[in-house]
Amino acid sequence: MGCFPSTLLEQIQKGSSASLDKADKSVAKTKFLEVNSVSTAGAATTTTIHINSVPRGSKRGKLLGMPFNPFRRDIGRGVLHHRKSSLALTPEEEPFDINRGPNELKYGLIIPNIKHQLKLLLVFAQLDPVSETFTKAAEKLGFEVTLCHTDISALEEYQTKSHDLVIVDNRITKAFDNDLLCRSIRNTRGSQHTVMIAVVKKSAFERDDITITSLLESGFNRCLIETTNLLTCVNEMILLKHSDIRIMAQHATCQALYTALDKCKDLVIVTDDTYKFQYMNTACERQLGLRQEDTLGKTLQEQLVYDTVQINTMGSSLLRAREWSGPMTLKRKSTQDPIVTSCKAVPFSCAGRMPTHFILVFDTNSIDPNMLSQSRGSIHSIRRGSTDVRSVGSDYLRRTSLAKLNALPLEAPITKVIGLIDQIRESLGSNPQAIQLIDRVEDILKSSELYVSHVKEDSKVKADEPVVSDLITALLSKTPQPTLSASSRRSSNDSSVFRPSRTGLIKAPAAIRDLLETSLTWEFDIFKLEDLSRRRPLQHLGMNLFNHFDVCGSLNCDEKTLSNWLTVIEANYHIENSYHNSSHAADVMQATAGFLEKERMKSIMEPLDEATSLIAAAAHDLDHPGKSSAFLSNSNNPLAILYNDVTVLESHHSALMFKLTLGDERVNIFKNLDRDTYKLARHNVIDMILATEMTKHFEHLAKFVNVFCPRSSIGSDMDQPDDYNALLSPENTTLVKRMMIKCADVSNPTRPLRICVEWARRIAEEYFQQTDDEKMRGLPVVMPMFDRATCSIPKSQIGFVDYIINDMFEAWNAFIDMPELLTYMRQNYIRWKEFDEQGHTTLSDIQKLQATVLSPSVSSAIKSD
Ligand SMILES: Nc1ncnc2c1ncn2[C@@H]1O[C@@H]2COP(=O)(O)O[C@H]2[C@H]1O
Repeated sequence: MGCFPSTLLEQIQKGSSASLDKADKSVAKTKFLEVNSVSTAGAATTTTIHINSVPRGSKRGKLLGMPFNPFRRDIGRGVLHHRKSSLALTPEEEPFDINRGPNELKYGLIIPNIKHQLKLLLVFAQLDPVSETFTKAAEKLGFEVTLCHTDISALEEYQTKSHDLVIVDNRITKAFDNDLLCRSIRNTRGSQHTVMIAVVKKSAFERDDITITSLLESGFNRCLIETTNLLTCVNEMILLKHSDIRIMAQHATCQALYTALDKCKDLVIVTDDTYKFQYMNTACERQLGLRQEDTLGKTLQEQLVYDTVQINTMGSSLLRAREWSGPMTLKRKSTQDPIVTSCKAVPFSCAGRMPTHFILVFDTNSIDPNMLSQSRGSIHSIRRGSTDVRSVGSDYLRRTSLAKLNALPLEAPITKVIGLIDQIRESLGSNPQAIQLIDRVEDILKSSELYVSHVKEDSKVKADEPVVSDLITALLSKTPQPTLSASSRRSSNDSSVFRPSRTGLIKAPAAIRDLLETSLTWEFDIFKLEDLSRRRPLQHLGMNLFNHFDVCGSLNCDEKTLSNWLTVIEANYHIENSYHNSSHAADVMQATAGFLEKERMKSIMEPLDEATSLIAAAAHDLDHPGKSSAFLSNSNNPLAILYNDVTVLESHHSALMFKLTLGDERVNIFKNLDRDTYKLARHNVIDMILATEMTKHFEHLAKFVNVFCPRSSIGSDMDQPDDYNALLSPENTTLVKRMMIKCADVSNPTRPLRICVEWARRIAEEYFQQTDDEKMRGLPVVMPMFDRATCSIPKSQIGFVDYIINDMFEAWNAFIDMPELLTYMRQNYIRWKEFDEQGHTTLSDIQKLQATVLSPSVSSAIKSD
């Protein structure tokens, strides 16, 4: 038997219940308390109570008889003012304060209500000193005591009052059947919240007989050794109050919370930290067709969540003890139907800093009402009230196709859009016209070719201007016309071999240097450079621009390698092409550089972006055969075979550029980049080159306009977003880069007139050449109107501006602020109309104009052609 502190002993011996109440607290607060043994406690849990000696003021040892729990979780801001130490970093590290009542808590702590008068049922067959001691001790502690002498009366009492504590005398085994009484009480509803104690003789412990074990198996929580010592008995009851009874009360409170969870509409799941189910509420069982019993111990991934990527995303926050919220796609057990919902996930820690549990709450308001179990599948057909076989059939088809779409493990934006459209359809009621329109919208949206543009059937241009129709259809159409003819293709590799210059970097002649002073102006005369450089403009202009943008620095590469690279790239353009030659590459590079100089671009682009944009521009038409992709497909060209008729030319330009660059260390401008930077550079270059494919023109334009000119409709004055920087995610920056190279690629109608006219002449010449070849080889003629004998070049230019250039440059100007682009474009447009009206339509008409009214520098370029 240990010793109690004298103050407490004195108070107990005085026998006042008021002072005992104080004594209770006093015990709880005792510091330096060394109670080595209260030997009456049973063997089932602790027979000895050690209350360690701890220094004054320490948090440890405040709880008499309670297991010390340094990680007790008092969640929530409301408890912060209870925190005792600034060293305790989280509420979890605070010890539990026994004096803190529920009223002091704002929220978060599950605290049992043990302040009310505890009800004690004493079952003693006869009155003796032991039963008297227990009765006295209970009264002193303020318990409400009921004393019974028979098992029947005890059970009746218990079933009426549901006592918190039942103490049964087990010393006289023949008096009544303790085992039966205990089992009967345990069979009573709610008895799990009752603590049951058996009082046994001291010899029961000493003999190590089976009495103790069988009592515990009957449902007793503990066995206590008989005692007539009031102090010992009081102490035992205090211990019971603050340990077992508190835990029972906590369970009862938890039960209330479980009930609350089961009544709530949202789906609630608790898992352990490996996502194994621990609990799910009724709403969850109902909506997802799962049963708690089936899920316990299984993982979220196995049972519930479609996409492990979503779990990983959530887990990266939870494992860092951070809350997470985001969309989550769940699956219904029976149908495997996906249910998209918004999820809030909270990490919970029972011990330590690391989460031990995850709490997931799924907001039912975020679930498509059609997917909620009570409303599934019926509203639409009931509302329409139609028994028409076709409508039922199409409804069924729509639903099954939607179900298929929904059944995809990944959610695409289109899945959401179609889900929303279905909701709109539901809300339309019986408005057949509106339903027809919405059906049409859904059908269009289900097409995978949303951005592929066709010349409108009702468009006047098609009828009035066949040349425009030809041009636009050829540029935007993906499907080449089939043909059986074969073709031969000139090998481009002849010119790909790099022959290093012995003299190193060649200094450009003064005239070229002077001209390159203007290399960043929009009026730069590319044809003069073509002339001065003996048709090697890319080498000179390229080096000038690379230096201006410090591409050497960005790629960590020497000037010689850059120069070599330009040499090889330029050599792989076909000098015989009238349009797609290295002058066009240099022109696109020059336009790109002009765009990069603008403030908006400077604020967006990293040095590596600038370098890769210039590289992409220089190489974007590498080894262009002077024929379109459709021509290559129609003629079974090896490139078309290699690339399956898809993005044939652009794929080739990009692939060849990397082949040439990586194939020779002397030209490998990427050789000093680390793996990740190279990967990024390569991605940038490929993405930009592929963006120049005209069949994707409207896709790129629409995506750009959607983000950067959101309130505008194409063709109207562009509204600018208030804050461009907020829009600049990596994805949106990619849209800008694509738009930049696209605009540079077809910027020729926005250049000063004489330059614009020369490019128009060159592209017309190349088109004519293709038509000639197609006719000669018996291939389908891709653009029959581009016949040198009959074609109206001004009309083709007017159509090109109307359909391709105008909207794109309006959007681009709204973004980059280069009004000169629109000024030149509009002036040129008027001049083309004039030329058309004046009858200057054919190639030779245009050449005559160039020789007379247009600049002499252009005329000299024509002569050397
Ligand atoms: N002035 C123009 N008139 C007609 N078509 C053009 C003009 N400029 C460029 N193009 C076309 O636009 C296409 C853009 O991609 P490509 O350089 O592959 O091929 C280009 C030509 O086919």
